[in-house]
Amino acid sequence: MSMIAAFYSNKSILITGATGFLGKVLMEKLFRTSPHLKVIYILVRPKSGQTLQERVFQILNSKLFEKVKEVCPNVHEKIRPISADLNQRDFAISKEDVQELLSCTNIIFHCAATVRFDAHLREAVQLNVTATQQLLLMASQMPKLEAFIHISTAFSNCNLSHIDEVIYPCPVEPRKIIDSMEWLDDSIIEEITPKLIGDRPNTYTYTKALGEIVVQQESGNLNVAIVRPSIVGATWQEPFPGWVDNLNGPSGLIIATGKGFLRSIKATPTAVADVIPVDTVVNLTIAVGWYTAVHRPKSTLIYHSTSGNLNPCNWYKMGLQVLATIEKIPFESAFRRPNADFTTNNFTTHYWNTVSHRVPAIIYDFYLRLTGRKPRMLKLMNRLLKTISMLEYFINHSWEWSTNNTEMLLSELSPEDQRVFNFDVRQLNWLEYIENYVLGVKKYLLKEDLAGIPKAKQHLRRLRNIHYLFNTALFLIIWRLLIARSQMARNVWFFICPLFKL
Ligand SMILES: CCCCCCCCCCCCCCCCCCCCCCCCCCCC(=O)SCCNC(=O)CCNC(=O)[C@H](O)C(C)(C)COP(=O)(O)OP(=O)(O)OC[C@H]1O[C@@H](n2cnc3c(N)ncnc32)[C@H](O)[C@@H]1OP(=O)(O)O
Ligand SMILES: NC(=O)C1=CN([C@@H]2O[C@H](COP(=O)(O)OP(=O)(O)OC[C@H]3O[C@@H](n4cnc5c(N)ncnc54)[C@H](OP(=O)(O)O)[C@@H]3O)[C@@H](O)[C@H]2O)C=CC1
Repeated sequence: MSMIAAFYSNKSILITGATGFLGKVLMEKLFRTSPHLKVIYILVRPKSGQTLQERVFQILNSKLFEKVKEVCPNVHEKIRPISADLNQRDFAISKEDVQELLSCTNIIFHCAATVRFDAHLREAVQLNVTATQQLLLMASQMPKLEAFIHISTAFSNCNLSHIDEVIYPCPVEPRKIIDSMEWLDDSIIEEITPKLIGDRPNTYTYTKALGEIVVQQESGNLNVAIVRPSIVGATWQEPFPGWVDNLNGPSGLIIATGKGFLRSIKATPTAVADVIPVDTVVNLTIAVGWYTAVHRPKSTLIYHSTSGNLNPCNWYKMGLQVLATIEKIPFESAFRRPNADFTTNNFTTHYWNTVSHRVPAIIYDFYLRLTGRKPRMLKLMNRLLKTISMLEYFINHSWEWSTNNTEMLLSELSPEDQRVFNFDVRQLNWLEYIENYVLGVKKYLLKEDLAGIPKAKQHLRRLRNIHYLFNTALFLIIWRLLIARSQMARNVWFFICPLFKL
């Protein structure tokens, strides 16, 4: 029997961000391995016109939760959605719900955050700093609380090349930043944001770093730990390989590549592609909750959930495997034949963005106009290029994260717990993982049936023929224009014509 699974039996657990990518997998794993847990409280806000109940129903009836329903048939009775908005003071939670949370909660997993790189600093501070401070205040009023696990990011200190499992100071105290958000107007905040974030690339990484300092400063006597995942990718093994449900990180770019939109991306091919499967992060997080509650470390421990120093893969290998898998398992209705390459300097990046991205989009929009349809390709391409410009920082730098605490924790686990809550990335086979990732993007993000592969391949053959025809026509048009203007070209033309019987 797993000691960790037994630990969570009869526990009341609070998860923030349970409707997100990481949160869903965390909830699924807890229910599947500890079906006798008492309750999981999840803070949920109404979204996209869905009520709390509709959102929970959608999650419990999703593919991800298929196995849970076998081992925990009454899962819908054990999940307790609580209406909350982290943007609001006190999260806009009702007094009754607050009372229940304060009196019953044993473990908190704080996953909620804004992960947008271009979030306005006010929004990012509210969600990634102030909300963390408020949750810690709530936690300090929970008599039964055994552990508070905060999910940060391995990139919170991405301005450093070597990052240890420690909390680094920020130039400005979080409390001062929180207070200034109360009275500064948006335009002033926008003006000072570059100075505040300094050599960090965006407000996301900056406010995640501030959130860690808030945890350190405001945890009081709480039993707290911090988990720092790197680039969270699709599931490696459980509940099944390849599951992913959003476009963040590599997923969106894999779609853009597979659909033939993305033809080049500025990257350092030899840079470490520090991707970590979401189920690996979740297994570590659950083990951290157990270890923090049972062993009660004297200080706040930081755990890096990264792959680069234990089982490194680089962007070249990842890109090649993405392309090879797409070749075998193409996506449907591609805009162009998938084919992509890395650029390594700004000039070639701008050149290929014009030649391979914007010009084809303009030509396609011209075709849409000719056929009476609304042009949309250039707008889509520009949005994709903006997204890529924000992700490029992370694929043109390499970092080294120490994982002493994570390796210590692994050694503390029994063999059974190491099996059930496996976070040993050394066992990860990258080629197999990336292939399952691309397959998962096709099945779970694009909702494409594998039965459609022959048709998708036929579509790609058609695109290839159109591509050849277009290039041949372009060559002939240019050549004819040359001939009309150049004696040399005419001589060459008349010399080769008989050779090829043109
Ligand atoms: C022989 C030579 C061979 C050479 C080798 C082969 C070369 C192959 C090259 C091709 C390889 C293929 C790809 C391989 C993998 C590359 C992986 C790159 C990984 C990127 C690293 C991620 C870094 C994450 C680090 C930090 C991790 C965290 O801690 S936080 C969680 C992650 N957060 C994010 O990922 C960012 C979240 N997103 C945003 O902040 C916003 O989306 C944005 C600011 C980026 C854009 O916002 P905006 O409002 O403009 O648009 P939005 O509505 O959000 O989206 C616009 C459209 O773009 C789509 N979209 C969204 N995200 C992505 C994405 N990640 N990739 C692509 N597309 C994305 C979105 O759906 C929108 O589309 P429409 O809805 O159709 O308009
Ligand atoms: N994905 C990644 O690559 C990485 C993620 N992380 C960290 O992991 C954690 C989870 O990330 P991930 O699952 O990818 O992110 P998602 O964007 O998928 O999920 C974010 C969660 O936070 C919730 N949330 C956001 N704003 C509010 C709000 N105002 N009120 C209530 N809930 C809110 C969302 O709820 P809703 O569904 O209603 O929007 C969602 O449940 C974050 O802390 C992130 O920093 C760290 C490293 C890498």
